[in-house]
This record gives sequence, C-alpha cells and structure tokens, in this order.
Amino acid sequence: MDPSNQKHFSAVDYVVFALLLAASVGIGLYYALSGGRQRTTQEFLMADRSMRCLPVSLSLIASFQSAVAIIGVPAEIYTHGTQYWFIGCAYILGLLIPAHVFIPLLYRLKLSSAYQYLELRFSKVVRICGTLTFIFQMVIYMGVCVYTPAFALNAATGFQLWGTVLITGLVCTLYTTLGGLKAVIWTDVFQTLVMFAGQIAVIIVGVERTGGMSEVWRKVKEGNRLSGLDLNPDPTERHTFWTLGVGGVFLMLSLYGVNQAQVQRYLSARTEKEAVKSCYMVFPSLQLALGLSCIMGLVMFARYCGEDFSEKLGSSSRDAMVIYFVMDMLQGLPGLPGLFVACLFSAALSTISSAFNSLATVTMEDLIKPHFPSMSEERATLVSKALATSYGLLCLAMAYLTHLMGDSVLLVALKIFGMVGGPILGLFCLGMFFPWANSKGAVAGLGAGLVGAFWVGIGSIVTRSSGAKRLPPSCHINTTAAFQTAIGNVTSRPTGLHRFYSLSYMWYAGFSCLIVVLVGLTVSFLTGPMKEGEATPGTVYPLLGKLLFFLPKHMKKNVCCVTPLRPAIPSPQGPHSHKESNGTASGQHTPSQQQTERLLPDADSRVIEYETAV
Ligand SMILES: CC(C)(CO)[C@@H](O)C(=O)NCCC(=O)O
Ligand code: NA
Repeated sequence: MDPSNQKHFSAVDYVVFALLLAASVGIGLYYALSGGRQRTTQEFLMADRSMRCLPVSLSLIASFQSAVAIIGVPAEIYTHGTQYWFIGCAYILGLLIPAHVFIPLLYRLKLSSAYQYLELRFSKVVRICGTLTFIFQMVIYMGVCVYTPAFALNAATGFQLWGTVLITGLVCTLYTTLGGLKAVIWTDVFQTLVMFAGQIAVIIVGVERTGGMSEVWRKVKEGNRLSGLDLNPDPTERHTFWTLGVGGVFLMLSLYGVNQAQVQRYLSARTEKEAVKSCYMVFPSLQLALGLSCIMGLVMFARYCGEDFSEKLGSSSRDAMVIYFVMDMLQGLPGLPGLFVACLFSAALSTISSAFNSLATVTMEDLIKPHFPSMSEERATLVSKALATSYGLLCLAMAYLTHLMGDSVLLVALKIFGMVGGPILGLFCLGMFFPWANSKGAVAGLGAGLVGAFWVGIGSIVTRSSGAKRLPPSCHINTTAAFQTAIGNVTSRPTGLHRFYSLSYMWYAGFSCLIVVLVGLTVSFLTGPMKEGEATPGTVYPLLGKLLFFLPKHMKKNVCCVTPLRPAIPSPQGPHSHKESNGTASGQHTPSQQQTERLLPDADSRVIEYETAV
C-alpha cells in the first residue's frame, strides 16, 4: 500500500494497547498464584467446575467472536448489504437446542471432554476420530484468528505484521499456560467488554463525523444497502433467509452444542442450571455483537458510498478497509484508535486462548490419559501446561498458512466451521438421536461427511463458485438499477457439478451433518443396529419419544428404543413401576455387564450412581 495513505498511532494509543496486554497477563498471573495455584487438571482444565453463569456466558460469546467477525461482518455489509443480519434468526434455535438438549445430556454424564461422550455412546475409535477432527478444525481456525488482526492493521497502518502475530501468540500462550481455564474465562469477560467498548466508540464517532443518524440512513437507503427478507429457496444463493436463518442453525449447533471450547465452559459451571442460564444469556450479547458489526458496516458505507478500496489498499482491500475507516474516523482523537486496536486484539486473544485451552484439554483427556491411567495429577497438570504452550507455538505456524490463503477471512472461518464442525455435529446427532446407530456406522458416517464437505468446499474454491452478487459501488439509485440489470445479464445459472460446488457455504454444516447421519444409519443397519438397552444409559436423547408424544406408552416403547436421559431413579412404587423418569419414554432399564464395561475408568462415580439407583 502507498505509505502516504497510511494512518499513524499516537503514544496514548500504544499505551492503551499495552494496557490490554498487561491486564490479560495480570489476570493469568493472579490465577496462577491464587486458588489451587493450578496444580490439578481439574483446576487447570475445568476451572474446578465452580463458575457462575455471568462469566461463563461472556466467555461463551468470546470463543467464536474474533477479529474475524469485527472486521469481516462490516466488510460484508459494506459490499453486499444487510442480508447477513438475518443470521441473527439462527441464534434462537441455535441456542435453545444446546440449552435444552446438548447441555443436559453432556452435563449429566460428568464429562471433561465432549468427545468422551463418543466413547460412552460408541467406542474408543469413534472418540479418537472425533477428537482428531476437532483438533484439525481448531488448529486451522486458530491460524486465521491470530493472523487477521495483524494483517488488517499492517495493511492500513503499516503496523509490523509478523511482530504483531508473534506478540499476540506469545501473550496468549503465557496467560493461558499460567492461569488455566479460570484465567481464560476471566480474561474473556474483560476482553468482551473491551470489544464492545471499541465498537461502540467507532460507531458513535463515525455517525457524528458522517453528519448524524439521518444522514447515514439516507445514504444507506440511496445505496440500496438495506436488504429485505430474501426468501429465495435456491440453496446456491449465498445469503438468503434460508441459508442464514436455517443453515445457520446447524453452524450454531456445531459451535454452541458440541464444540469442546463451549462444552468445556458449560461443564465448568457449578450446576446444570447455571450452564443452561449462561447459554440463554449468550443470546442478547450475540445479537448485540452482530448488530454493532452491521451498524458499523452501514456507517462505513455512508462515509465512503461504496468506494472501491482495492487501489488504496492493494489486494487485501475488503478486510483492511475496515481498519482504514476506523483510523480515518478516529483521527485527532488520541487514545481512541488505541481502544479500537485493543478491541480487535481482545476479540482475537479471547478466541485463541479458548482454542489453546480446549486443545490442551482434548489432547490430555482423549489422547494421553487413556494410555497412562496411572499418571499422577501433578504430572498430568505439567503435561497439560506443556500442551497449551505447544499449541500456542503451532498457532504461529498456522498464521503463516492463512497468510498464503488470502480470501475474505469471514468466509474462510465460516467455511472451516461448516466443513469440519458440521461432520462432528453429525456424529453427536447420530449418537444422541438415533439409538440404532453403532460404532461402525459412526466412523463411516464421519468419514463420508468429511469427504462430502471437502468435496464441495474445495470444489467451490477451485471453480470459484462463490455465488456472491456484488452490489454496485455507488450511492445513487440510478446506477444501482443499471448495474443490477448488467449483472443479471452476465451471470447464468451453473449446471451439473458446478451447481453442486456453488452450494452456499452457509449450508456446509447442515449438509455434512446430514451425510453423517444418513451414511451412519445405513451402515449401522447393514452391520447390525444397536438394540434397546445396549447403549450406555444417559447417552441417548429420546427425540423420537418426544416427537411421538401422542402415541400410547407401550407403542412408543416398541418404536423408539430409548434409554433414559438420566439413570432411572427408583420411584416409591418400586422397581417395576411404569412411571416415566424425567419425561423420557423409556421403560425400566437394567444395565448389562457390557454397559458397565463400556464406562470409562474415570466414570466410576457414574457407575456407582447408576447401580445405587437401580
Ligand atoms: C459464530 C458467529 C457466526 C455467531 O454469530 C459469529 O460470531 C461469526 O460470524 N464469527 C466469525 C468467526 C470469528 O469471528 O472468528
Ligand atoms: Na474472541
């Protein structure tokens, strides 16, 4: 970029930014030296299962709200209009289902890693496949997260690119390793507040400097940036109500239902009720975050009227222009550019730290501990800390990989969530909702889901079938209409495989989840489906039983093949009563020898709980 276009920081800005880093490390140090001083894995990885709902909920939004969203969403609104806002509709089911299906089921199993569920429900192999898929997902995502803010700052202000990447990665590794999950959650709380403060500051100053609310509104309307509800059912249409509001639900479920980073936070809550409450509290904050990013995109549009930034900012224009806009707006207000940079890095740090800690957890719990059952707690904690550090260093390497990709960062992040998170979601759905699914079916399903997702994902990159319609770079309605007819004449509908490749990326999660379930069920039925009572108690959610609530009980029992959500509590009438426990449609359940063996060694408490109950 031409250096004359670059904006510069004042000393105050550097101080504000340095304060953010210092405060984060300070919180890490505090939790290294207080409480149990991070000497057990229970504290380091699970925060002693003692958290309250407010910090948990702020930490939940921080996990997947990174600089990618802060920069990517305004850039999306600026170029394509406000259609993306409808992803907010997906938050409703995308949070209600985790709160009422996933959290109760996972919390009651007293897990440490979400993937432990897969061993309880299926087998060790499925657990390891699930864990490896998760590690793959988070390692790539982490690279995007650490690279994005550094790259955008570099393009707009000449801030040293790799120096910034290195500082972010190292500071984050430091406080994550020092303070464990408690530090991660409490820095998330602090960083989420800084994130909102930075966005609000830019919007207030931006509206002021573009001539007030009504002026912004007028320009946005003239430029045709306000999108109505697009109900086009075409699944290749990039953003419509269906892709965002329905496809987005699967994306949300893969993040808020089964992703270890989030499940670990639910499990760290002191009670199940607090966990559910924290999930509910994510809703307003996530809407606020989405709303602020959208408004920022609109203010930016009002300011530049869709001006094309590719000349000023080079190839990286889409994402870098957000920083350019911020620096332009905040010029002459010392401290505010620093606050925005702090906002950007808060968003990034809180995501990367969640990734480090969750990766250390699954590597420890799913890959190492099962092989060294007699490892001392002290040793295990030390290994977990070493793991957190190693993932921190790996993250720097992944940032370099992102550097080589060069696409819109929001697109890259959401594609990763869909392509890799979708199949994991499918695996959990297969286990929770389909009692017949067996372990062979699960492995085959996961494999097929990943192949399907990567086929369409890579196909779309190679054939460049993004399905994006660019809005004209102008404020005036006349040119808009002319531009749209011109576009309409040029673009023709893709056919055959090309049509498959142009599937909207918002459907990737739903599409791959569906493949996992379909292939998983087919293979299960071919290889001998599981029978009633074979699955570990509490691992199947009686979905069919709940959907067929109108059937008489004995018919449901035959059709649904369910195990109770919670080990059956004996009712006063004795063991043979037909009272339903916890609303499930099950009959009384007797554990077989096989099931007891299927429980993990560290699940002793569960076995006892169960046996005493029966
Ligand atoms: C996870 C969602 C989709 C929820 O709105 C949102 O936070 C988002 O678009 N995130 C993008 C990825 C990121 O910010 O790292
Ligand atoms: Na974040």
